[in-house]
Amino acid sequence: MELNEKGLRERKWWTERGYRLPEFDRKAVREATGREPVWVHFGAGNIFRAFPARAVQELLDQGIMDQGLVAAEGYDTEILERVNRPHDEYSVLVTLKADGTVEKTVVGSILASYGLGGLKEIFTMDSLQIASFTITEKGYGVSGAEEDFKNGPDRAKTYMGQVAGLLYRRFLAGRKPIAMVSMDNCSHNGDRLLEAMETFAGKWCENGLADRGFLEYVTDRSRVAFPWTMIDKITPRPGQDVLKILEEDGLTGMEPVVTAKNTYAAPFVNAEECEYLVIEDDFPNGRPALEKAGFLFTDRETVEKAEKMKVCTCLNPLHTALAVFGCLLGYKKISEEMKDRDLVSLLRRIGYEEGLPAVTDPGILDPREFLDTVLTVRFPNPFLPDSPQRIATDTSQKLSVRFGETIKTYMESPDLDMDRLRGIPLVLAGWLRYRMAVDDDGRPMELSPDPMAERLGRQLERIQLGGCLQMEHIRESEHVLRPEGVPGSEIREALRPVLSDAAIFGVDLFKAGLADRVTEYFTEMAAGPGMVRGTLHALGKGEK
Ligand SMILES: NC(=O)c1ccc[n+]([C@@H]2O[C@H](COP(=O)([O-])OP(=O)(O)OC[C@H]3O[C@@H](n4cnc5c(N)ncnc54)[C@H](O)[C@@H]3O)[C@@H](O)[C@H]2O)c1
Ligand SMILES: O=P(O)(O)OC[C@@H](O)[C@@H](O)[C@H](O)[C@H](O)CO
Repeated sequence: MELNEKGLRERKWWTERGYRLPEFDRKAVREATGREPVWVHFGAGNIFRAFPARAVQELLDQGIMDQGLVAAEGYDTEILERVNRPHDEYSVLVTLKADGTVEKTVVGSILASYGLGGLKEIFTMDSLQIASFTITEKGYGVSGAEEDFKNGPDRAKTYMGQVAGLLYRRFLAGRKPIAMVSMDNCSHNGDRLLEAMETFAGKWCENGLADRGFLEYVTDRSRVAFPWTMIDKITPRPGQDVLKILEEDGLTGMEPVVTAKNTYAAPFVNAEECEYLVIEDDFPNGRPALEKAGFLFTDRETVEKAEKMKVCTCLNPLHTALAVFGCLLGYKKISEEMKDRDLVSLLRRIGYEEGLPAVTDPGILDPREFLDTVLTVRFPNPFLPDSPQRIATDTSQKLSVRFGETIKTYMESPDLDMDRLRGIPLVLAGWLRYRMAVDDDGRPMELSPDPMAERLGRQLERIQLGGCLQMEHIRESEHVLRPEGVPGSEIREALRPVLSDAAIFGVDLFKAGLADRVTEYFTEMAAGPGMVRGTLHALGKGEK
């Protein structure tokens, strides 16, 4: 059986095998979506299919919404060519519950997909209420946009430049209102998107390439809002065991692809059951009744607290700890790491002892309960094919949010003692050790992609496993220095360009008073094979 319009005409085949099917009239919804589109989503990746698309399907099924989703892909259009189009925009969501049961849902709420150039008309339409984004943390960057600033809205080439160009069309069409909703794991994600739009609008107005009122429009919250959000649902890359379930049902053509841009995509997505979407309720052109699909609408302050709780404390920092140490220790699955006492002890330390005291209770979700569930139900879920390698992707972009915010809180609060921090500096040191691309057995290790890879490679090239600082004169004689042979200060100086980079850590670690501790842990873990495990174990026993 194939997943497409034709295959889905045989509803009985699917229902007999336990699939939930769309209940709405897809033809009518496609027409309505073409006529009066309401919601365009940028970033046709896994989380989009697993969460917003499924939620919209629920509302279409209940007749609460009449229009579905338009998917936009401006970074990796191979996803559309190889996954969306061959399956008429359908995908299968496989929910992997912690009790081992599986729920299979055919999601048909995406009705069309376009590259960014295909959205020009849609952005002028009165009906458009939401443009949402899951384009990863690095998607919001404006560096390298100098040409766009000179060329103007119609000829922009960067991702954010093209989005700003679409917004300019909406402005020219009558300053129409819209909510631009970032759903990425960045702190104050709405502001990241606003800053990018403001930069383009400012430059274009300044260079006489856009009408003067454009900047005013972009920054007028009653016209263009950038609500903050907190999104949570662990959605790993498509897994082989899940593919097997679908193939055993008799489905064909479901194999995952890895695109040239390294996106892991498939006509199916696999995700956990647990999900939260907390959104600031700021939608100048109105919005669907998404609360009926469980979205939590609230004020900005509450979103900020919920996001700090999840992204900066109770989930994502722990994920990054499992990512760097999991790769170093040779793990391929997050749930396996949760059987490792040293790792669980590190997570408990970062979560309960170091993170929680810096968190403000958002009220709508209890931080301690949330953390308990992450550690006892969600991460250990053996059915979820999540890997440290997925989470290690782009770590340089994540550390400032996942750890920097907590460090800042410690710096600012008279009640919090920076000297108590052990687990957080160990993860930062672990990441530097990870960047050496050698695992804890001393074997070369492939690193996950990272936009700063090249620069970090250059900055860290003088340090090699064995704890040795590869000084010019030693390199020649091929001598290996034992760690005790290298003064800590030399290692620290070699690490200085990275440790002091607030763009990576959110703060200059020297100013935060953590540079020495990170150096100490790093030096120990780089002293030779087995030392990552040794250092972790010592921390777990309270010897660090
Ligand atoms: N997967 C999860 O568990 C999860 C949960 C909550 C939030 N998120 C957020 O969603 C983001 C995407 O996750 P996913 O699982 O869909 O990943 P994915 O790899 O399946 O998809 C990534 C999407 O981002 C786009 N993208 C990548 N780099 C880009 C760039 N430089 N500019 C513009 N677009 C770019 C890709 O084309 C693709 O559409 C994450 O980075 C995170 O911020 C993910
Ligand atoms: O999606 P990223 O790359 O920002 O981060 C990797 C994971 O930590 C993340 O996807 C979590 O699974 C997610 O944030 C859970 O809600």
